[in-house]
Amino acid sequence: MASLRSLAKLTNSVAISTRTMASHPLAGLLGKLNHVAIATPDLKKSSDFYKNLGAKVSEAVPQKEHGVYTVFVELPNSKIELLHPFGEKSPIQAFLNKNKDGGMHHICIEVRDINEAVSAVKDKGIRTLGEKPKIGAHGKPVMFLHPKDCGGVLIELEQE
Ligand SMILES: C[C@@H](C(=O)O)C(=O)SCCNC(=O)CCNC(=O)[C@H](O)C(C)(C)COP(=O)(O)OP(=O)(O)OC[C@H]1O[C@@H](n2cnc3c(N)ncnc32)[C@H](O)[C@@H]1OP(=O)(O)O
Ligand SMILES: [Co+2]
Repeated sequence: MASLRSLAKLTNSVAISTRTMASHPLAGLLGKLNHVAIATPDLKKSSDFYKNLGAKVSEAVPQKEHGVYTVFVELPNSKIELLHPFGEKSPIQAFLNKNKDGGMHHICIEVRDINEAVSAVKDKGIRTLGEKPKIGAHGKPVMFLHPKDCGGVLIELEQE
């Protein structure tokens, strides 16, 4: 009897989670992981590291609005963004001064609508870095959230 009841409970919870997944493709505000970014003091060395493992690796592209060069490494389910400073006032320079070998810099999560997402996170007391979204590496609007309000992780939101 007890096991029948737990089977019924399990079936019910599977039904609920299937319904939830079907009607809410986003986990709340958050959609797919777009990329994990790694800051590097040597873009060629980092690019070669992933090429050597057989990955498809893009050319370096200067992102003048963001003060970085980007290289994208394609993975089956996501991307790695390699970052290197561009120009005098790169936002990643202080990070590289502290982390001489480079390291994980931010994660980028897709959202359906950047303006809605920005106002929702602001309502929750999460600081954004900058007032307005900028156009990111994929030609879509992005906004960064302060790492001190996100459990020590710099989060980039990108419109899907
Ligand atoms: C092209 C585009 C795209 O993909 O489309 C991109 O990704 S552009 C990627 C580059 N763009 C960005 O990162 C834009 C947003 N970033 C920023 O505005 C900045 O980098 C900040 C996150 C505010 C950090 O600025 P800065 O390094 O000058 O400040 P700071 O050294 O005083 O750091 C303040 C505190 O935050 C911590 N902190 C700094 N960078 C961090 C990071 N990446 N992850 C986690 N914590 C971090 C520091 O350790 C410090 O903590 P303690 O006080 O405890 O020591
Ligand atoms: Co990024």
